[in-house]
Order: sequence, then structure tokens, then C-alpha cells
Amino acid sequence: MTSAGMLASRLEYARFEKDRWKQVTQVDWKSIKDENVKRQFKVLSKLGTAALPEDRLEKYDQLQSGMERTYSTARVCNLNGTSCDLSLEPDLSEIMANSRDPEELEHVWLAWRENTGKKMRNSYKEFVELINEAAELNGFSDGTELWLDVYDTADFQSQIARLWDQLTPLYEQLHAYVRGRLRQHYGEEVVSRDGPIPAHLLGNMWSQSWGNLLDICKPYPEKASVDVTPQMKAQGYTPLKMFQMSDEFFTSLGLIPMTPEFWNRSILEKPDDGRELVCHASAWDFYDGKDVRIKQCTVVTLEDLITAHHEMGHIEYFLQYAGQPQVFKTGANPGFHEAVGDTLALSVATPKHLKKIGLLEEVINDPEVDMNFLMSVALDKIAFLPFGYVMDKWRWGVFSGDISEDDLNCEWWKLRLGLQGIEPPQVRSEMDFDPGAKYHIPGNVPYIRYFVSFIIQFQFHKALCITANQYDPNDRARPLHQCDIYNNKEAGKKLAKMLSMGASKPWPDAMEAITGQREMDATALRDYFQPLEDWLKRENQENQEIIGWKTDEPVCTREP
Ligand SMILES: O=C(CCC(O)(O)[C@H](Cc1ccccc1)NC(=O)c1ccccc1)N[C@@H](Cc1ccccc1)C(=O)O
Ligand SMILES: [Zn+2]
Repeated sequence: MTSAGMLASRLEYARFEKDRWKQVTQVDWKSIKDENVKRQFKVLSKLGTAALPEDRLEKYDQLQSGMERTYSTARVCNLNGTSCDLSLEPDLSEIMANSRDPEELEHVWLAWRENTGKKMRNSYKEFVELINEAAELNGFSDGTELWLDVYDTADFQSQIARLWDQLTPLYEQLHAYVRGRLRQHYGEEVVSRDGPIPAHLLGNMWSQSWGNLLDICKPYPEKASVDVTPQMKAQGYTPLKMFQMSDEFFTSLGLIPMTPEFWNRSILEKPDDGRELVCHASAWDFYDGKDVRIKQCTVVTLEDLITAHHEMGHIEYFLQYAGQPQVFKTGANPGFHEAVGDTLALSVATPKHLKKIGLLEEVINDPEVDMNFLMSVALDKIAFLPFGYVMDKWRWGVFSGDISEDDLNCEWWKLRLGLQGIEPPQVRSEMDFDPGAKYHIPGNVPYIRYFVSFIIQFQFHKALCITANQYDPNDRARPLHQCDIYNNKEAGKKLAKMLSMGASKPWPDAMEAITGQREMDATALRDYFQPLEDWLKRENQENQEIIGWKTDEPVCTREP
């Protein structure tokens, strides 16, 4: 599908949506008795951006596809300038993950932002106006209300704030420990004792997950590492084999296997015919119960094996709710769609499971290997939480006007400093537009869904592990983080029951179907990481690490 084709079909679909909406609003659907039919009308009574007049909608789509093209086609030079066609995937991601040279990391970090975000600033300002215009045409006050309507939860933003408040003590312990290990590795000149962590040293272009620092942060360096990437390469893994393994995990639970169309029409590797491709992973539903596809520029790493499960989680959801009426063919809420694959990946990543699939040698039940594993999961899951929050806390502020268009970048860094405790390698300014360096901003993909997912996936994991008799809250010999639900048909049946509901019921009903609870709850996440939290507190105390970070250093100057 070319971008021109995309634009044309988006406009055509908007016309269809507007016609359908006109018909629906002429029906007195609120007095319909049948709950299911009434709910279908309720969903159809909302129009979204299709409410924009055609010329404004065309402008909206052009701005968005223009920013996405800037992002997807950006190329940068390497440190010594010998090559200038480095792309984000796989080149820059590999450098940010594996380079331990602060100069090279700083160069790549700055060059990427120079060639993406900085070029989008004006487009984004205009784009925000259009989102707010669309919101008002839908009877909402701004884009934030339009975006949050799908959660249908009155105090959603304060629920998110409360969940984050519950988790900051755990995050601060991890932050202090990682800052300590980075200071040992790079020296006090590069990493301070009590300040924020330099963003370019965290193993990821956006400092959103720190799993690539496992070699520096392993609690027991001499013990086995759970990053089985070398074994995957040694055993000749291919992207196809990674997706076949993921499919095998899903079917081991009795879930629906990937369809022939999936295997014939997915793009599982970056094409080498020079074709421009949006490499950011995505899953696609063609709404016929058979034609479902993933597009992913997969490389052979454990990180990408986990991403394969994430994308396949979307596909499984598509297949499970294929029998629902069209308007219910989506997640109970967007966080549910993001949590399916990650929930199963919590089992896949365990040493127990990696041994089962031959990627880890004999792992005796060694508490130190276990702590190394828990740390690797925390570096991805705990580190991610404040990033997931910042991404939409910033956008909510921009849409609602709390963040003025002259302060876009410095307000972004105020949030990055305050919530994540990170700082840019060099002071930024309002000439930059660093949010645009992350796919979901030009891609206009909301992000709080991932924060929700990272909370509820532990609730799902805990419930399914109890069903699979792999976890017992009172039996320390079977802790939650060692649970692997592989092959358990009971757990699979429970998950399938929720997935097949799609959006036919309010999301608390779907949550209750799996966990017995009706709200988001961080307790399961805290239970999972309890052994690590205890270890981190002892370790930080022994090393006299300072918990928290100073915020008095300037990270961004408001000069226009
Ligand atoms: O962005 C993704 C994975 C891509 C996706 O699967 O969430 C994808 C994003 C997307 C791409 C294009 C258009 C819209 C959304 N979402 C889907 O493909 C999708 C989502 C819902 C239903 C159907 C498909 N993950 C996030 C967060 C994350 C999640 C899990 C582990 C690490 C990090 C990230 O990488 O920052
Ligand atoms: Zn996703």
C-alpha cells in the first residue's frame, strides 16, 4: 500500500463513517432494550476525526503521513562519518543497544533527533490544532478527552496517577542501582552519584527499556545470563523460526493457530530490495477471520523474539473475536490489545522455558541465576513505566493547552527529568522537538495503552499462573516470576474466553473474566518483583546509593 493509496482509502472510509454516523444519530438508540444492540449503537454514535470537513481531514492525514515519512526515511551518519545511510532498524538500534562508547552513543542520540523530531516541530503544532478541532466536532473539549473516551472510565487519568504513585518506590530503587552500575562502568565524570542518568547510556534510543544493560547490571555477573541472543544466533534462528516458535506457544495453550494467509502475506524481515518500509512493528486485521498479518523488521535477538510474541498477541485477539459484530472487533480497551502477547512472553522469557526450548543449558534452581533473570525483566518492565506515562502525559498537556506551543520541548524534558530521572547528553532548546524522535508521536499512536498493558499483563499472568497451578501465593517454592503456563489448556481456555469478547462488554467485565477483579491493580506487578525489590534495597543500602535524583541542572533552555 503506497502512502498515496493510504490517503485515498482513509478519505473514502471517513466518508463511509460519516454516512453511517448520520443514520445512527437518527435512531433513538438509547431506548433500545437489548444491551448488546444498544452498545453497538453507542459505539457507532461516535465519529472521531471523520467529523472533520473533508479539506481539514485531508490536511490532517497529509500532516500525519508527512511526519511518519520523515521518521521512517531518516538516515544518519556514523561517528567518523564513513557512512551516512544508517537507519533506525537495524543500525541505530544495534548501536544504542551494544555500544559502550559514550561519544558514539551521544553522536547517534543527537543525530537521530536532528533528522527526525527537529524536522516535525511546525507540522506537529498544526496537527494538534486539527486534533482539537475534531474533538470539538465530537462534543469533546479537546484531543485528550477524545483519546480517553475509549476507556469509558470516569477518573481514568487519576487512576493512572495512583498506579504510578504506587510504583515510584520500586522505580527509584532500580534507578539508583542502575545509576550506580553505570557510574562504576563509565566513571563519576560521566555518571554522577545523585543526578539524573544520561539518557544515551541506557541501551535504548528513547531510554524506554534498559534490558540491553544486563551485562553491566547483572546482580551476579559470573552466573548464567538469560540474554540467549548468542545461542539463538549459534543455533541458526531465523525470523520465520521465531514466529513459528511463538505460534507454537499459543497453540500449546489451545489457542487458534496462525492462518495460511498469515504465513503467506506477513512481512517478517526488512525487505532488501531498497523498498521504503515503515519498519516499526505492527499487526493488521482484514476482518475476515483469516487474513491477518504482521509487518516487522525482525532481527535474531531475544528482544525481537519477545516483540514477535507481542505482535502475535494482536493477531490472536483478531482471530478470537472474529465472530463478534464489526464494532466489537477490537480490544476491551487498547491496553488489553497490547497486553495479550506480553502476558505470554512473561512465561517464554523464564529460564525454565528457555531451557525447555533448548536456548539455555541446564539451569539448576540457582537463586543467583534467578535474580539475574528478575533483573532482566525489571530493566524492561519497571524502567518502561515512567516512559509510558510521560508519552501521553505530555500529549494530554499539549492537547489541553496546559503545555503551550512555545514550550513543547522543554516541558517534554521537564517530564522526562521528573518522572524518569534522565537527562539529555546536551542541554536541549525549543529549536528541537525530541518527542518527534519516537515513532508514536509522528505515527499518532496513543501510548497510555502500553502503561495500562504493563500493569494488567501482570494481573493476567498471576491469574493464569494460578489456573495453571504454577503459582501459589502461599508457597515460596513456586514464586510468580518462575511461572511458565506453556501447554496449559485450562489457562488457555480462560484467556480465550476473555479474548473472544472483544469490546462487546465494558473492560471491567473482561478483566473480571480472567482475574476476578474489576479494576487495574499494581499488586500483581509488585508481587512478581518482590524478591528483586528486597535485593535492590539491601544492595543500595550496602553501596550507600542515593535514592532519587537532583533536578536543579538545566536540561532545556526556552530560547526560541
Ligand atoms: O509500539 C510498539 C509495538 C507496535 C504495536 O504492536 O503496538 C503497534 C503500534 C501501531 C503501529 C501502527 C499503527 C497503529 C499502532 N500496534 C498494532 O499493530 C496494533 C495495535 C492494536 C490493534 C491492532 C494492531 N510497542 C511500544 C511499547 C512496547 C511494548 C512492549 C514491549 C516494549 C515496548 C514501543 O515499541 O514503544
Ligand atoms: Zn502492540
